[in-house]
Amino acid sequence: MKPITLLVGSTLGAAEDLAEEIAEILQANSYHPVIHTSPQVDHILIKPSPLLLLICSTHGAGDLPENIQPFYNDLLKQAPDLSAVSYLAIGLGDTSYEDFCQAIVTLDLQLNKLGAKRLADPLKIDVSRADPPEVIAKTWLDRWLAQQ
Ligand SMILES: Cc1cc2nc3c(=O)[nH]c(=O)nc-3n(C[C@H](O)[C@H](O)[C@H](O)COP(=O)(O)O)c2cc1C
Repeated sequence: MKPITLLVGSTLGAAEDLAEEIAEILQANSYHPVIHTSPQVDHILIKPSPLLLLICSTHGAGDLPENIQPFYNDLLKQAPDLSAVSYLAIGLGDTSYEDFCQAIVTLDLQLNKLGAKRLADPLKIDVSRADPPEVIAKTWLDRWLAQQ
């Protein structure tokens, strides 16, 4: 089983629910997912570096959910070397807001800046669409899994 760390940013629970659905898909594909709903920089600095999957909604006006803000603040403050980290990123947002999925953009940029390797373009899910987030995420993840 390949280890994968899921870091979740969520205010109302949708991103958390999505993380659980995704964990099931990963398990069925020989991954061992661990979900963190109070993400910390230490979760991504363990050795050997696990694959990382960020799942984060956007709140306020393009803001990070409160539960993942300390993680982001610590990335800025500590500026750890993340060159051993590879990651995927999924954002949840709503296109009726001006800053659609800004939180995952913010996190993606910072991880990349610290040397982490982006394995695919971040998926931005519009929750105002008819398709449920887990269906959109599964299609995207299946495509990535098929390339491994
Ligand atoms: C008060 C509030 C502010 C929001 N602001 C944004 C925003 O700036 N950009 C965006 O893309 N989505 C925004 N959303 C939509 C949420 O990201 C979306 O509803 C998401 O599914 C919530 O996920 P969560 O339950 O994990 O927090 C906002 C939602 C609320 C309730």
